[in-house]
Amino acid sequence: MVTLAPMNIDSNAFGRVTDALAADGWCVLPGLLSAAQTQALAAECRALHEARRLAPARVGIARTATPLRGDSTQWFPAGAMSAAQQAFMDRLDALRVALNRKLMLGLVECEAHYAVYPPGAGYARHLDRLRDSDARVVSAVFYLNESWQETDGGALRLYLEDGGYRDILPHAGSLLLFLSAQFEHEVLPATRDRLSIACWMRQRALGAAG
Ligand SMILES: O=C(O)CCC(=O)C(=O)O
Ligand SMILES: [Fe+2]
Repeated sequence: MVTLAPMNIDSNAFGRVTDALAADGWCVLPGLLSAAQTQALAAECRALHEARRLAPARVGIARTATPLRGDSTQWFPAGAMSAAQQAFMDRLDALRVALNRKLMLGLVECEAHYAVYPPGAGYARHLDRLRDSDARVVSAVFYLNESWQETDGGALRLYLEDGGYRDILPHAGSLLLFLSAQFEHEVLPATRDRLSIACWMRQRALGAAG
């Protein structure tokens, strides 16, 4: 079973996430935050987008704008996060610690950015491991879209090792987790703005200082 029941904060749900990640390499966790906390993040993301504070995403070492992805992003600023961002990062960090305890993943930090995909934009099939770094171990995407319908499109298509795939809709409050090195995935175009927080739990990269 990979779609978990809404969690009654705390350790039980994290335990089930850990089991699902160990067994399947991915899972969907509803209810990481309260509805009010999720709405605060959605409102902040939308306000930043409307104020044109998100920048077109870049890919790869050259960091050139690319037709591979059509989202605009803004990293959560370390040391200067809003209350809503801090509440989210605190929960994600608690999950990181739980994963370390059970799975010995050696995850040392989380990074996160807001992303907005306008109608028609997607992200072509890819792996989250960057070519020049093995630092990203667990990918996590937290969705911010109220009343999302299947007809809105915008699924995250996760390619499974058996050759099949799963489509995950970006419903507000859902957290999708998967092992970064293992699962290719793509974002299918939507008919409305699609808001999310894309995150990675990182290990100390080979060759990195410290
Ligand atoms: O928004 C999503 O569902 C996934 C985004 C993604 O794949 C990425 O930012 O690397
Ligand atoms: Fe990705």
